[in-house]
Amino acid sequence: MDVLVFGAGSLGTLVGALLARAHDVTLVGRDPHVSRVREGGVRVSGAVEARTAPAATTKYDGSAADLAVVAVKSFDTAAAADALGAGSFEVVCSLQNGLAEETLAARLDAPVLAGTATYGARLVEPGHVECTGVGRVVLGARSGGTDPRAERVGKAFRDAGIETLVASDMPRRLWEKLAVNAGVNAVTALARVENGALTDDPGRELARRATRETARVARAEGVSLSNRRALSALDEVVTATEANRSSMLQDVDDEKRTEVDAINGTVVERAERHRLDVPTNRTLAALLRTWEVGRGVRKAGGGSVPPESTSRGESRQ
Ligand SMILES: NC(=O)c1ccc[n+]([C@@H]2O[C@H](COP(=O)([O-])OP(=O)(O)OC[C@H]3O[C@@H](n4cnc5c(N)ncnc54)[C@H](O)[C@@H]3O)[C@@H](O)[C@H]2O)c1
Ligand SMILES: CC(C)(CO)[C@@H](O)C(=O)[O-]
Repeated sequence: MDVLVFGAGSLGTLVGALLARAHDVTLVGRDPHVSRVREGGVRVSGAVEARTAPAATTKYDGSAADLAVVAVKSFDTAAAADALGAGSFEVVCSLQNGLAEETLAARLDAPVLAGTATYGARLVEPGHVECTGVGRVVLGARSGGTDPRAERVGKAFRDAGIETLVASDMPRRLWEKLAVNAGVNAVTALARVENGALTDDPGRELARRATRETARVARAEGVSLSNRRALSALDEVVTATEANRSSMLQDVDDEKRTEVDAINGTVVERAERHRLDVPTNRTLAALLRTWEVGRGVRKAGGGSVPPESTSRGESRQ
């Protein structure tokens, strides 16, 4: 397969480098990472060891590919979709947190699959990504059911040695993941604690409220996700990742913009459509957005501040 990976940061570089074991892969990312990949390929270390040499570019030129994998942070999804609009793909698949596939589908002609990834990835330095945990990619039709394109993409991932499940219940899986992230990410980021702090009150109860609210909104959206199922997923993730610093806490530590809009912000927005009140998610989203504006990584109106003008003057690699 010809695969384009749009968003060669931590996850995109890991997935792209692993896919390059079996396919022709092009990474779309930013310098200095892209230049380093062009010079010496990608080194994967940690839970998976590999060295591969995908092509890499900072500017997608509209070349066609069989598959485009989208792995930008959620606030860059619309821009990624606009760039991908120049190309033609048999299928596009998001591996992002949140409900990014809806943004992609609204902007692209190509069919879009939903996907989630529980692999852990960290860009250590340009050209070098660490796999911090072998997880699983789950992908499938974004409205549920079967889709031969999902089977083909699943096989392509498995052929490259990536643990992959093709699922027919992606809406429930996406909302269940959103319900867990709504409970874990903002609470740990605001309280500056590892996920394990949510095994006890008051963190536990706060996280459970955000998760319960999300499950209620999912049901209003027609997705079958009981409170019980969502809360048990929350408990499982908190226990399995006790020592982890959530992705949102890491963004806060690094003074980077977070994915709060795609997580608690999405819950609030969808709740409004159904005239539901989600006070915990509303408060968590407002607090995180206040932090982002205060740290200068978010404009007061909502947009991203260009990386070069953030307080640390770093690119968002
Ligand atoms: N890192 C993980 O372990 C992990 C695991 C599961 C899910 N995710 C999800 O995957 C998504 C990506 O996360 P990440 O940690 O890899 O983020 P990241 O910030 O490391 O990577 C995103 C990359 O996209 C690049 N990018 C954005 N717009 C671009 C553009 N127009 N052109 C070229 N490059 C562009 C950025 O420079 C950055 O390097 C998020 O939604 C995250 O929640 C991450
Ligand atoms: C599962 C999770 C909450 C574990 O930290 C992860 O999705 C994260 O950090 O975003």
